[in-house]
Order: sequence, then structure tokens, then C-alpha cells
Amino acid sequence: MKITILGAGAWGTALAITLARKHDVVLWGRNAQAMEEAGRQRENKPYLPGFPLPDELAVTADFSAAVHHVCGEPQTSLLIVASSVAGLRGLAGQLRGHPIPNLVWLCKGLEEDTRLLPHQIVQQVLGSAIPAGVLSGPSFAQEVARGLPCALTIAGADAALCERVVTAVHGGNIRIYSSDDLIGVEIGGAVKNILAIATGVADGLQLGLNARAALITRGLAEITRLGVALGGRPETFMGLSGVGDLILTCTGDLSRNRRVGLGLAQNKKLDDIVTELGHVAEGVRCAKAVRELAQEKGIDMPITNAVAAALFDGVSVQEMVSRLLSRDPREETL
Ligand SMILES: NC(=O)c1ccc[n+]([C@@H]2O[C@H](COP(=O)([O-])OP(=O)(O)OC[C@H]3O[C@@H](n4cnc5c(N)ncnc54)[C@H](O)[C@@H]3O)[C@@H](O)[C@H]2O)c1
Ligand SMILES: O=P(O)(O)OC[C@H](O)CO
Repeated sequence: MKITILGAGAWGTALAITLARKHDVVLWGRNAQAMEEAGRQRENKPYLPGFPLPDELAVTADFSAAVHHVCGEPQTSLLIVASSVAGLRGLAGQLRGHPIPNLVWLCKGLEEDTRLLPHQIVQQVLGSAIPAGVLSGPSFAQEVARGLPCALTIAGADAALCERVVTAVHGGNIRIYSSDDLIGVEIGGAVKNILAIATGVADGLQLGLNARAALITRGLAEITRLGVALGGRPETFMGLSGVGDLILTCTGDLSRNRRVGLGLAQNKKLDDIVTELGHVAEGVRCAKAVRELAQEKGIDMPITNAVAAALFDGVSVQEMVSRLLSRDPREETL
């Protein structure tokens, strides 16, 4: 199969390394100099240092050539967008007019200003004629690049597209499940990033494993409340893109979002934490978008609100914790 991956960040590069073992893969990045260096050094040092790029993997900054690579038959071509949510609209816009047979994206979040999910952005820019879907689930790029086992979900309305992604990606140490619940899968992937920031704060303040478990559990209730209100199915939040990714991101120190929380607990400034990371932590922008969306829809999301208050309103992490603990008792329902 011919595959093009647009976006040479950590995740796009890890997937390109993995898929190049069995497909004809092109990895495109927007920075010409960085791509020239990655191609020459056979390593994407800024984004995924320490992982050699297989000889078979083509690396380019030529957008037209990269897209042309997959403008063939839908059965034998797959276009994957691996940018952050912030980059999705621009990249989708660049795809207008190209005869692309299908489209899969990997980003997890909501667009900051519009509060749209990735599939809604794609529909706005490209319409709904192109078979499209999201590939999501618990997946640290470094582990996938090392060839460690991983299970993901492809979600889309088009069953043939999902089947094609399963054919392309499933196998070896990667298992792919499919779903038609785009909203549920995208909400799980987006909101878990905010909860990873919350858990990072709690762990950074050494509040203990009990507190961590409570945050993850009540965080799942928050994800489910919002997701169901937006049209997702409750069982989706029990799956890989829901509780699976939530557990991984809240507990794994490879998570950039968790590291934002750990940094806040050390009283570091958000700008400094983000600069230090050098990679996108989607939970930051997403916290703003989800807080607004939840307010608009009348959905109670106390952990999200506490994270947003610490990120944007100058509320201290100690005050953030005390706000959560001082809430009135309630029944343990969603
Ligand atoms: N790293 C992981 O382990 C991992 C795993 C699964 C999903 N994801 C998700 O995949 C997405 C990308 O993550 P990543 O780890 O590769 O991030 P990264 O910070 O390593 O790379 C970000 C990528 O997005 C591109 N980008 C950023 N802003 C852009 C813009 N305005 N226009 C065009 N391109 C832009 C960058 O050039 C780069 O290729 C995120 O939404 C993330 O949540 C990451
Ligand atoms: O490093 P994070 O926090 O962006 O998480 C990466 C992936 O989303 C984990 O599945």
C-alpha cells in the first residue's frame, strides 16, 4: 500500500518508521531544512531522537509530491495527517483540489477558537465526500517506534475506510479495532489530555496514589458526560480511546500533558513549561475549549474547570486542589 504521512512530529515519525516496514511510505514535514537533515542523517532528531529512519522511508518537504504519492486507488492508498489540532485546518486546506481517495488524522483535541472536533474541521474544509476517520488510542510515540505492542481504534462513518486502515496498520505488534463512533473516540482522546495535566499536578504535589485513582475515575465520568451530551456512545469511553488512553496519559511519564501538570506543581510558568517540552501538549488549548463548551452545554466538569483555572486564571495549584475537595458531596453517578 502507498501511504503518506503529513506531519513529521514525534507521532507522525513513529508511525512512519513502523509502517515503512511493510508499505511504501512517504513522510512529509513543513520545514525543508529539517526534512533535508532528517533524510540525510536518517533520524528526526528534533522530534524523535534515537530512532533510525528505515532506508525504505522517503522523507520530503515537497507537499505536492507527498500528496501525489497517494492520489491513486482508495484500496491501495492512504493519507494520514499527523499534525497537532492547530495544524489540521491549514493542512486540510492545502489538500483542497487534490484527488485524495481517503484521509485519516491522528490529532487529539478541540480547535481552540472554534471548539470543533477534528472531524468537524475536516468536514468544514473538505466536505464529507472523502472517506475519513481518526486513529486514536493509548500510544506513546517512543514505544511504537521501538516496536512495542500497542492497540488503537480507527473510527469513521465509512466502514470501507476503517477496513482499509485495519488492513494497512494491523499486524505485528499493533492491533487495530474499529468503531463508527467518531465523536466518542475524538472526545476521549481530547479530554484525557486535560485530565493528564490534573494528575500531573496531583502527583507533583505528592498527593498520593489514592488521589490519582480518584482523579482518573472522576475524570472518566467527566469525559463520558461531555461525550454523551455531544452524541458519543457511553461504551466508547470504556474502550481504548477512552479509559485506555486516559490511564496511559495520566500515569505515564512520557506524556507531555502529564509533564505540564508536574511543571505547574513546581510553580513553573506555563510558557516556560511549554518551551521546555518543545512538543505540543494538546491539553492546554483543549482545556480552554472544553471549559467553554461545557459551560455552553451546561455540563458539570469540575476537574477541567480546575485545570483551566490553574492554566489561565492565575489560580494556584493548591487552590485548584482545594476547590475540587471542597465541592459538596454527591451521588456517585455520571
Ligand atoms: N506523541 C505521541 O505519543 C502521540 C500519540 C498519539 C497521538 N498524538 C497526537 O498527535 C498529534 C501530533 O503529536 P506529536 O507528538 O507528533 O506532536 P509534536 O509536537 O511532536 O509535532 C507536532 C507536529 O504538528 C505540526 N504542526 C504543528 N502546528 C502546525 C501548524 N500550524 N501547521 C502545520 N503543522 C503543524 C508540526 O510541524 C509537527 O509535525 C497531537 O494531536 C497529539 O495529541 C501524539
Ligand atoms: O504525550 P501526550 O500527553 O500528548 O500523550 C501522547 C498520546 O496521546 C498518548 O496516547
